[in-house]
Amino acid sequence: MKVKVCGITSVADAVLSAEAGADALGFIFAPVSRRLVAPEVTRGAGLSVGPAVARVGVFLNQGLDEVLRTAETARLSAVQIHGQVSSLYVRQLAAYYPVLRVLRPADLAVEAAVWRDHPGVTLMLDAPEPGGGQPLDWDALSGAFPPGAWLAGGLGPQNVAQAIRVLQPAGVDAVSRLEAQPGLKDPAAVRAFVRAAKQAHPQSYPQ
Ligand SMILES: O=C(O)c1ccccc1NCC(=O)[C@H](O)[C@H](O)COP(=O)(O)O
Repeated sequence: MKVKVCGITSVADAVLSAEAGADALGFIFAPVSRRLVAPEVTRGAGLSVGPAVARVGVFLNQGLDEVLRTAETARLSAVQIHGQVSSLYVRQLAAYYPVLRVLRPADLAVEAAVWRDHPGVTLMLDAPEPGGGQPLDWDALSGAFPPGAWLAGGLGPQNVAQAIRVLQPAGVDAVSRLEAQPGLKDPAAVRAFVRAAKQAHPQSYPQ
């Protein structure tokens, strides 16, 4: 089970999350976000946690040039793409970086088939409002959840094990429920989230 802690805005929160056992850190470059971070801070955070921890840049309806330039400056290892973008755009990005392509449940029927077996593109299912802390209806999604996809949307220490049991995602991602305030991590929540997700590996829940 891979675990991504999103909305990192400081070197201190990057180190905290890496020490808690996160596999990936999310850095949000969407200007609408209350967790917006500068590429230079991201770069410093990446140097502080070392190469074993993935640095994922999060983008929402931003141009290809902007994403690639930011990824270079911030020294990202992957990009996460929200919003209404074409499949060509995603394919072009995937030539440079591993892509987490974020879908809403309503997109699933069409988009999951487009990206099935596409190298370099991993799907992530999230709530319609990214970073909004709203859980999806996991039971309604079971059966349609794409193998190998990641899950986000209102996950936290209290509910991540149940989400993993129902949908068996390859990875989980969270932000709202891990914060003391937007852009500032709650250390206890981060540690409890990573621990709960790692202990809840689907293999420990035979169906
Ligand atoms: O979190 C944001 O502010 C945000 C803004 C614009 C685009 C994406 C954003 N977050 C992306 C994430 O990866 C979040 O971790 C994901 O949506 C889950 O958020 P939450 O439901 O709050 O755990």
